[in-house]
Amino acid sequence: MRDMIVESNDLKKNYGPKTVLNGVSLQVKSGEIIGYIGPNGAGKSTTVKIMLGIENEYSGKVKLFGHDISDGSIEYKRKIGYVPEVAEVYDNLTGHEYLTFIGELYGLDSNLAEYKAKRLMELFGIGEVYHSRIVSYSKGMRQKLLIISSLLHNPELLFFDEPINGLDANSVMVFKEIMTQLAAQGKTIFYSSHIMDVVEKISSRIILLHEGKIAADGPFEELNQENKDGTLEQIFTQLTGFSEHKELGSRFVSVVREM
Ligand SMILES: Nc1ncnc2c1ncn2[C@@H]1O[C@H](COP(=O)(O)OP(=O)(O)OP(=O)(O)O)[C@@H](O)[C@H]1O
Repeated sequence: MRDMIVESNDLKKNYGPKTVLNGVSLQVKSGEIIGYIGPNGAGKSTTVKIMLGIENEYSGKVKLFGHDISDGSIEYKRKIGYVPEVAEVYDNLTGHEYLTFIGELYGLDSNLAEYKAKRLMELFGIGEVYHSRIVSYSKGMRQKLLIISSLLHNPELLFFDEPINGLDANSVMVFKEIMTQLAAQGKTIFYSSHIMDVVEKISSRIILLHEGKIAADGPFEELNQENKDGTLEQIFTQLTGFSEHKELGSRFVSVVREM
């Protein structure tokens, strides 16, 4: 039987009068790749921040590795990797300095951190900027650096929040392969993105968050049962009850044209 790695029970979160999460309960087993999707502002990043202990004001329970995150211990955090949607990176450091620093924070010996940083940057096609300052990196290069920094310590559980923004098509293929291989080795991946075709292809299970609750939870094939040739994009549109894109688009353009 596979271990339960992530569990949330009746998670609720408000920002002022606004209810963002209204009873989110989910369970994720080891080796699963969860595609966590939902409209803008649905609360995906908020869920991830609560699970990571970055956001503390909420009600409900979260267990990671079977361990209640509210009990104050931090040891389990060493087993987690995270790519945030918006990341603060020390721009003045070089890739080498940044990754070695992060690796050491996670307890890696400095030689090992340095070796892994260099090798992973080379393999991800950014080896030539190893000694360049991060401020000079392109968007895709920064994103690759963040992905590498989340993986340096070989974590068991990964939270990826829009990790492939800015990656070119070839790099996305490499990233998908990395995800699949990590999951095959029993790592658990909680992946939030709007890039539906990638979510559809790599997720073993898709969880759709809508209006504060889970509106769908299952493998793509299961969610797609009614519409065999459907795409995840179509399922998303159906389940979120959205059909006004044409009308909204044309109203938008007519306002743009007002002078
Ligand atoms: N610090 C904050 N203060 C006030 N409201 C916030 C804060 N953080 C998030 N929110 C609100 O909570 C809601 C959920 O935000 P969240 O970033 O979790 O959504 P998301 O599903 O990740 O959206 P997106 O797909 O656009 O990234 C939004 O309405 C947002 O405005």
